This record gives sequence, C-alpha cells and structure tokens, in this order.
Amino acid sequence: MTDIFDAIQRTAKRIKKAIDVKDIGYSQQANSSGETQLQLDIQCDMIIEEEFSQVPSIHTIASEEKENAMLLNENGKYFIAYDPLDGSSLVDVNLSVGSIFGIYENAFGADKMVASCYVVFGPRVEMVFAHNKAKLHLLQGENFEFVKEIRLKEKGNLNAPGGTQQNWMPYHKEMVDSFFKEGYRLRYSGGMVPDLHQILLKGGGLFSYPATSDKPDGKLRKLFEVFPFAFIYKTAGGEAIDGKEDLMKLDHAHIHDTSPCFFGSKYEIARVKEVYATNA
Ligand SMILES: O=P(O)(O)OC[C@H]1O[C@](O)(COP(=O)(O)O)[C@@H](O)[C@@H]1O
Ligand SMILES: [Mg+2]
Ligand SMILES: [Mg+2]
Repeated sequence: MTDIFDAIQRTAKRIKKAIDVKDIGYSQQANSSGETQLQLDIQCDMIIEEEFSQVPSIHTIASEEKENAMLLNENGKYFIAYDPLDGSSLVDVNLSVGSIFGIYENAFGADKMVASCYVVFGPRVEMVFAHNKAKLHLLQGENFEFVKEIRLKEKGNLNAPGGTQQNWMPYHKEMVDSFFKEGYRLRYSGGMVPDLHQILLKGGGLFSYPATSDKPDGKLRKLFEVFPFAFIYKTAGGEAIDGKEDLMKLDHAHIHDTSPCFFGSKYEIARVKEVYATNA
C-alpha cells in the first residue's frame, strides 16, 4: 500500500499547484451527479488518473467526476474511489477544499475498504491516512511529515449541520438545536473535508448531512465521500451512521449512490441514534 500512499502524496503536491494558479472557470460539462464541473475539477481528476496509472497494484479507479469506473491493471488488487476536489466551488472564495480517497480490496464496497485518505488544501496542506490507525501528516517543502495519530474524545463541542435547513425533518432540526442548547458551537464551511477535519482535530463533535425533503438519500456519495470518512472516523475512535445503521455496513447499487450520514464522537452519535430510532 506504500505505493498508493506515495502516489497520493504526488497528487497532493500537483493539485496544490493547480489550485494556486488555475483560472477557475466553469467547463461545459456536468458530472455524474448533474453538477457543472469546474475546469479545476477536471484538471485534478486528470492528475490523479495520471499518478494512479503508474501504480501496478491498482486494479480499478472510479472518480466522482466520471460516470464509469476505469480498469488500470488486471493483476492489481486495489480499487480506489476518489473525489478529486471536494468543495471545489469554495476555491473561488478562498476557503479550504480537499481530495478524498477510498481504498478497497478486490471490489468496491464498504465491506471491502482497507484504507482511506484525505488531503486538506487550506493555509497548509495536510493529509490524513487511515489504515490501522488514523495518522496526520503535514506537507513541509516537498515532503509530507508525520505529525501525530488522531484520536477522538468521547464527546466534543462542535456542530456542523449540513443540508438546506428549510428541507430538514422537524426532528432533525430539534436534534441540531438540542446540541446548540447544550453549548455546542456552529462550525460549517460547506466543505466536508475541512469540516470533518476540524472535528477530528479538535477532539469531537457532530457533522451531519441528513435525508431532506428534496434529497431523501442525502447528498454525499457513498464510495467517494461517505465510506472513506466513516472508515477514518471509526479508526480514530469515533462513529459513523446513516441515522440508524453503521455506514460501513451499507451496500451500494451504483458507484455514484449517496447516503444520509452522521460522523462524530460517541456521545453525539448516541444522541442521533436515539432521535432517529424513534422518528425516522
Ligand atoms: O451546501 P451543502 O448542501 O451544505 O453541501 C455541502 C457539501 O457538498 C460538498 O461540497 C459536496 O462535494 P463536491 O464539491 O465534491 O460536489 C461537500 O464538501 C459538502 O459537505
Ligand atoms: Mg465531494
Ligand atoms: Mg468533487
């Protein structure tokens, strides 16, 4: 797996340069979720495809920006699903964005995930790689240096509620408010990578992207976004559910499937389970 880890580091350095210089226009294309792609989305996707094409252990890749998965090496064993530039429209307003990688063995599927990784492009470039442990690395010059292992506390104090409030279920709104009444602070930038990274590094809290009246299956994609972060949160001692079920127990029918999702430390996820068991 070191070859994949090295390839991700190469992509991170190239994507950082692309973000710094690229004119961020819209392309004429839409991705598989029907969203207009930015030229930067396409460029980052190409960078990752180029780097992964040089890694013999990778069998197949699937990108959030492409309709179909792509076979790279018949003899490889890893299947990688990636979101090249999550939150890409935030580059325009100079907020943090990220790349997300789910690493699966022999096929795509939550039960096949063996490692997961994301890169945050903010004032600094940081990378979290989870295999047996969740480890934070920081880009220093040309190299990523190990900083520390990430462990979530039992309870945090940050609340990151996603989705359009107007379309939340009433019990979801009550639950979000109950955390604020308990002293939780709002931390939501609209980029799942920095939002989830902040909760991980500050010790805990809750990130939610629920089922809403306009998006009954949520917005975030299982293979590219939801499973990779579920794996990282669970490796760091937290939990990740769809309201009721452990996210890592979910199936997927199509590579672009979405799911409602809740990531957090144990205390907050226990509250979500309680609320969703009686209401949803
Ligand atoms: O604006 P909303 O509905 O809260 O959605 C925000 C979510 O959408 C995303 O931007 C989706 O990712 P993409 O930018 O890759 O499409 C997440 O990063 C973020 O958590
Ligand atoms: Mg995304
Ligand atoms: Mg994206």
